[in-house]
Amino acid sequence: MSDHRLVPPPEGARITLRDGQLEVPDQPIIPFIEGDGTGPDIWRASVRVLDAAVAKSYGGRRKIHWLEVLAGEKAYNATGDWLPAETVAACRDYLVSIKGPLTTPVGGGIRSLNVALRQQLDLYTCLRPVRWFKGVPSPVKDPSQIDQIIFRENTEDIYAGIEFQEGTEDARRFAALLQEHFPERFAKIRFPATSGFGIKPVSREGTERLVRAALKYAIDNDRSSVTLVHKGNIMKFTEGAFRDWGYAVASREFGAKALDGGPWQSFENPRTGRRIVVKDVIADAFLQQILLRPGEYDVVATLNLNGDYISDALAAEVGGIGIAPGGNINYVTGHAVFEATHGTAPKYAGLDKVNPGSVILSGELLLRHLGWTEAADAIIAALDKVIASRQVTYDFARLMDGATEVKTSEFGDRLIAAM
Ligand SMILES: NC(=O)C1=CN([C@@H]2O[C@H](COP(=O)(O)OP(=O)(O)OC[C@H]3O[C@@H](n4cnc5c(N)ncnc54)[C@H](OP(=O)(O)O)[C@@H]3O)[C@@H](O)[C@H]2O)C=CC1
Ligand SMILES: O=C(O)CCC(=O)C(=O)O
Ligand SMILES: [Mg+2]
Repeated sequence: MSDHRLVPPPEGARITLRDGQLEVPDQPIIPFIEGDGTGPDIWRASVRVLDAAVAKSYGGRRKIHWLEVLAGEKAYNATGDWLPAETVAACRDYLVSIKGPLTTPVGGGIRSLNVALRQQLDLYTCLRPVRWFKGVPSPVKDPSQIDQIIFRENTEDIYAGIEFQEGTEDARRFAALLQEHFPERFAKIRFPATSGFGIKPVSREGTERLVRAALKYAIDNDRSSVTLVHKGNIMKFTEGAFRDWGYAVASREFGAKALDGGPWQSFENPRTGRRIVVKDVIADAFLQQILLRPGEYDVVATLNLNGDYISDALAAEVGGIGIAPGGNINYVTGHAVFEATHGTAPKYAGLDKVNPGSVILSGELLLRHLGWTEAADAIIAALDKVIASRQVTYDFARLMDGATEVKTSEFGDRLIAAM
């Protein structure tokens, strides 16, 4: 174990928040976490693309000064901690950061570092836009309809990590507490002596801030609808409440009025005059409809677990999670950690093989979040060109006729050349 101290880059300045607005210096310091598994391969390619987009767009006036912070295996090997306090502190102090994927073992071991970071920084929105790039094969009939923006609640739900493992004294005490105080509910547990338990907290505050962010996004980006996706018929007081609180925010804060007697609502976008429909759908029906009629959905606001499933399902319709970006954002404090939707894909680690598109597009979201629109646009334009040229990583190459498979690093080279 070696001592690891954060050494800030010699140049660059902090991004700050003033009156609710980000103040971004021309040379900001941005922390990054390389990530486990394929993370290092992907980051090496991505950082070159992001730097090139900034350099080409601003001719040297703007530049990101990257600050490596550790998490996951690299942190554990260097410090004995999976998520060192100084890493969380750096993401907090520098406001905006980016990360690669981190491993979470199944069934036991450490809890998710990704979830911990979101909870510790209170990054209540997981923003995951899903869009189709021309030429990418898709299982849906008309993939041009895939242009959805997922707002996934990121701090509550079953991801709070309140669980009681079967066979433990904790599980026994929890069952006893239920039996004593809530005997009718306890009686519904089919095998109480051999059950594990999980708790699903969903709050009014947590729902309101997430749905508010989705509605504001729809206004700012002139989108046509916001759909609340839930399983409120079964989980009435968590997912059902999410739906009810969501509609209530829309009517109370945005002036939405019931459509045809409700529960759907609509209101006029104060910026454009276009109507924004606020609607809801039960999660299982939503998952079949995004395959059959994806064009009916635009901005989607949903709970944590639904959002996790929906992100990967929608990504599969535009070529897979290799190209699905994301950002974990607190719109009030300004804290944001951008990251891919996918995980560490460990079987490909070190092979320079996987698609870096998801982290590159997460960087593109980061640049847009900073207001560096020209650099963000340069990345999208380059991706359009390179994907159209069919020089793509294995995941796209196996789906596309006449494609040439390139390595992670080569895909980065192609993007830079296309800018
Ligand atoms: N935010 C985070 O840091 C996340 C971390 N994780 C963690 O990652 C670990 C592995 O999870 P797992 O369920 O295997 O999911 P992964 O997302 O890591 O991988 C699943 C499959 O998705 C495809 N894939 C993933 N990344 C890429 C890429 N960059 N380019 C092309 N294809 C890709 C591969 O498909 P194929 O096999 O078809 O080639 C891969 O086998 C777990 O510990 C999990 O907890 C998971 C999700 C998010
Ligand atoms: O934290 C993890 O390991 C998985 C998280 C995840 O799948 C996601 O955020 O999409
Ligand atoms: Mg996921």
